[in-house]
Amino acid sequence: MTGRRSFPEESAVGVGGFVREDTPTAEVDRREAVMASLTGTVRELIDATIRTTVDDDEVHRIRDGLAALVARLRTAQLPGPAGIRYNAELRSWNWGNAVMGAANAIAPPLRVQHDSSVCHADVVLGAAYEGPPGLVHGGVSAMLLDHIMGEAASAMRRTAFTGTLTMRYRRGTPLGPLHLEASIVREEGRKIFVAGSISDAGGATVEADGVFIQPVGTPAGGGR
Ligand SMILES: CCCCCCCCCC(=O)SCCNC(=O)CCNC(=O)[C@H](O)C(C)(C)COP(=O)(O)OP(=O)(O)OC[C@H]1O[C@@H](n2cnc3c(N)ncnc32)[C@H](O)[C@@H]1OP(=O)(O)O
Repeated sequence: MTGRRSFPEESAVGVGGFVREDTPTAEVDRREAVMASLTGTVRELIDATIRTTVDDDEVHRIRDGLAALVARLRTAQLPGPAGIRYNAELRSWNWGNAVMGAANAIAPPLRVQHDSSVCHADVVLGAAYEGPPGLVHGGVSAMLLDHIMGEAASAMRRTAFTGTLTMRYRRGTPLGPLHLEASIVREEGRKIFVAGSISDAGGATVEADGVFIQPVGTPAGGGR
C-alpha cells in the first residue's frame, strides 16, 4: 500500500511491522524512485537469468560480479524485513511487499487503482511467474488476487486480513498482459466478503471469493 490510510497506531493499537518515521514525504518519494530504478534492473536480471543461454564460464563470471554487488548492498541493511512505514502526513510505504513493493524485484509489481467500488490493475507477467509451460503459476494467481482483494476490502481506510480465499481456476492463465479486478460483495460486522478475478483478452481465467476480517481494535474507517 502506498498513500494515505488509517494505521493501527492511530487507534493506539500496536501491530508489529508498522513503523512510524519522520521522513518527509518528498524524501520518501525521492528515495522510492531511486529504489524502484534499482528494482527494475534486478527484475530484468531475474528474467535474463531464467532465459539466458550463455556458456558456463560466462555464468560463473556473472555470478562473481553479482556476488560483489550483493556485498555492496549488504554494507548497509535493515535488521529484518522492511515492514510498513508511515510518516506524520500518513504517507505510507512498504517497499518489501511481495506484490507491490518498490524495492522488491519479486513483485511484478501490481499497481492497484481504486475506483468508486472496484479495484483494478493491469500487469504483465513474464517468465518469473511461470507454472505450467507458458501459464501463470496457480500460487502466483492466488497471491495477486489476495492482494487486490485485500486492497478492495481495506478501501484505503481500514486494516483487513485474509481469512479465507477460495480460487476457481477456470482455464490456464497465459503469461503476458492480464487484468485484475476486485470489489466488495457485502459486509457483516468485521467480515468483508470480496470477489475478484484475473482476465486475459479472452475473459476470466481465475475467479476468487474471499472473506477478509478486520482485526479487533483496528479503525473501522469511515466512508471512502
Ligand atoms: C491499502 C491496504 C492494502 C492491503 C492489502 C493487503 C492484502 C493482503 C492481505 C493478506 O495477505 S493478510 C495475510 C494473510 N492473512 C493472515 O495472516 C490472517 C491470519 N489470521 C488472523 O489474523 C485471524 O485469524 C483473523 C484476523 C483473520 C481472524 O481473527 P479474529 O480473532 O478477529 O476472528 P474471530 O474468531 O473473532 O472471528 C470473527 C468472525 O470472523 C470469522 N472468521 C474468523 N476467522 C475466519 C477465517 N479465517 N475465515 C473466514 N471467517 C473467519 C468468525 O467466524 C467470526 O464470524 P462471526 O462474527 O459471524 O461469528
